[in-house]
Amino acid sequence: MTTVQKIKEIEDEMNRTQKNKATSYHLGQLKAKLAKLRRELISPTGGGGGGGGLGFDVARTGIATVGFVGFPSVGKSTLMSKLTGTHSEASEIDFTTLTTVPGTLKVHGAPIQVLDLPGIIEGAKDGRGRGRQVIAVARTCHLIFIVLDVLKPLGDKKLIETELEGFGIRLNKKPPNITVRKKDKGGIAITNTVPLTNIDQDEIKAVLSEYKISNADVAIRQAGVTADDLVDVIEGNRVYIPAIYVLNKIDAISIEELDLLYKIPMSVPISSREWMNVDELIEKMWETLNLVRVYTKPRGLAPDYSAPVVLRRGKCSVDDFCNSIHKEIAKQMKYAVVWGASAKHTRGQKVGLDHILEDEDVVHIAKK
Ligand SMILES: Nc1nc2c(ncn2[C@@H]2O[C@H](COP(=O)(O)OP(=O)(O)OP(=O)(O)O)[C@@H](O)[C@H]2O)c(=O)[nH]1
Ligand SMILES: [K+]
Ligand SMILES: [Mg+2]
Repeated sequence: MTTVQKIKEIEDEMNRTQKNKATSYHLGQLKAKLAKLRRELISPTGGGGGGGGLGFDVARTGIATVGFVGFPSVGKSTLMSKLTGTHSEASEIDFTTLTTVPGTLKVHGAPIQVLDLPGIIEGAKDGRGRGRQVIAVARTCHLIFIVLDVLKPLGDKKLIETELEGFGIRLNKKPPNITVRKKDKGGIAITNTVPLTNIDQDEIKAVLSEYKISNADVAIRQAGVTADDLVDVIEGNRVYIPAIYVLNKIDAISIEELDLLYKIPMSVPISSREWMNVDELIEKMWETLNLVRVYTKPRGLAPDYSAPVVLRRGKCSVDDFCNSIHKEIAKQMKYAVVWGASAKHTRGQKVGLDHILEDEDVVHIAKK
């Protein structure tokens, strides 16, 4: 039996099994088994490689990368060409785009890289078409645009999510607040600071046993976590990426139909061909990327608002700011003065290299 067939068999069994107290151990086992088979499929040694591949490795530019994922002919290339000015062939024929086409656009002074990708099909994660290469690229993006055709948005949305999830991508989700600390002895000790509503002790034990973990401290600090979340924590190779659902071709539907679509969370309806509502999409993209712009203030001069230094959240200390200008600057710095949201007072705060900056802060570096 191939890995794909084994996966199918387990999925079928899970669908047949009612979730209740008596079956939770068994279901926990199945979930862990499934995750292990999926890992075989997505790791480069198991079943044909999930990595880059010809034409898929593109140089990364800009401060953040946005990848376009969707079924064929939903309008990914049309959108990419119009957003960036870089031509990517578009036509009514499916699979027009066969490789990664990169472009850039500037949003609020920040250069953002956009990757137009080939269309994927159902079963892509299991090796159909170029889907695995496409999804492997998506795994490395800071934001994914899931581009949907408004004429069939909901069915396609679910299918694409399943493909991405099967490849270890978690959309619009934070890593689950669960820790599993292995020990040499003492068995399994489970502590929870919140009530366990969607997972029980049996399920936890089944998952651990499937991973041959017989001694461990498990701490659950988040309400509503499931056996799948526990599996994710143990597998450890998951990526948590924000996604925006781009509902394209709204020029083809009525206002009433459009009203219904607005209810999909994290979605923006647009028409890439008619350039309708694309500005809202760009704003949503900016907001979701959650970047930090920092303006430099030379001594005795006004800040330079035309060219911000753009940093990513989590990598936005004064040290990061210095390093993104020149690697020598941090060494030469005596102290920095910061004005803006991260500063304690409006007249400016004297700070060191580990001070964390906020969007639109102004920084002056005083040299030794
Ligand atoms: N009505 C309408 N048609 C659109 C819109 N955007 C794109 N199209 C049409 O949809 C078809 C597919 O567009 P592409 O940009 O090639 O789609 P794609 O998703 O890149 O397709 P693949 O590369 O084959 O996966 C073309 O005929 C476009 O003109 C839109 O906003 N409205
Ligand atoms: K096409
Ligand atoms: Mg295309």
